[in-house]
Amino acid sequence: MDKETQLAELRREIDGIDAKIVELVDQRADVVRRVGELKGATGTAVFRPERENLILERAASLSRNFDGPAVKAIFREIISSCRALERTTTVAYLGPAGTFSEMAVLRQFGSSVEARPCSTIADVFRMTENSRTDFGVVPVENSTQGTVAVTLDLLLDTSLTIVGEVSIPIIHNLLTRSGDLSKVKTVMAHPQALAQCREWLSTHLPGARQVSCSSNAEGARIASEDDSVGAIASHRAAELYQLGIAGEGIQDWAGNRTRFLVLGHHPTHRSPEPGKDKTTFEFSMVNKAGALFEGLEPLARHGVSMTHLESRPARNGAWEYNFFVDVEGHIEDEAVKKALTEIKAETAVFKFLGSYPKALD
Ligand SMILES: O=C(O)C(=O)C[C@]1(C(=O)O)C=C[C@@H](O)C=C1
Repeated sequence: MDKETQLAELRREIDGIDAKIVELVDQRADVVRRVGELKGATGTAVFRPERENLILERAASLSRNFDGPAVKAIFREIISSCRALERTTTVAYLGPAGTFSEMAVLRQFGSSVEARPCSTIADVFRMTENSRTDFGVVPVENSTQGTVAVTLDLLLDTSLTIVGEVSIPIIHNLLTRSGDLSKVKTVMAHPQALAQCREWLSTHLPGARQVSCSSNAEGARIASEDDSVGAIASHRAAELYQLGIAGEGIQDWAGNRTRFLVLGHHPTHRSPEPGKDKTTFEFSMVNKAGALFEGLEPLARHGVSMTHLESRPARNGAWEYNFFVDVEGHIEDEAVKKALTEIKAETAVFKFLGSYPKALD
């Protein structure tokens, strides 16, 4: 058999397999529709992040040819399309399109969602609190820049609960319309992105003017109209604004990541497997020696591990602080429930912010 005939035969085989994949995805969709009808009858939430994470991890562990992220990306889209058959999911995020917040939305929900860009983090909270969207996605922490203070402050007063978290690598690229670095006279980006790429810019574009703008996506939009403007932005922005990548992965720290919270109206169920959930709460105490230690003591007594502690000034002028705490486990776990009940009893202000599945890789 000559090479051409062999190629044609293999392609026929691929066509046959593709037809089977579509048939299987369709069968899956039929079952999900029935799940949707059941949920409609019982009034339960359509989006079940703990179930979705379990499916993604299981699928990733089964593949012979592909690594975890590749399999998860495929299944995320299958689940997203199936979920959309049950109900259209609406999500508010910090826009415009092309920001890392939009990437976080796609990472959590897949692309079969109605993603609504907002101009501030406060607007994301407001839009979701007013039930104009089912969910809101907000940045909470960057591995090099630290906490997003406005998000923590807004969590204090919100009626929403944390239903999930997403952690995405922040990969900055130098984007231009021509793809040619030598034409760039001005670099535009959000001030944080300019700061995160300082070394690369001083080596590769030492003479270029650096101009701050409201978001990296806005810089990309401007670059799409002018060859002399380069923008620092994501691959997604390059795609949206049809820009060439003149420098890839230009951030000074390779491990730069941002963590986003997914906010919703209904609490998330406990994950079917242990070790997959975390819980976030906030408390404040009167300002006296040992108060923080005393406040957190029930965690140690009940064997609950604390994974993160963050403080924010209470803004009452009394040098008091609000503490934001992440612990391992779900509020339905006996140890977590007992520890939090005791902390609540002993603290001046206490707010449970949510139990939710940990971010997947
Ligand atoms: O298992 C469910 O509850 C479903 O609705 C099905 C499904 C899926 O496609 O597998 C879809 C949406 C949920 O977020 C979780 C899983």
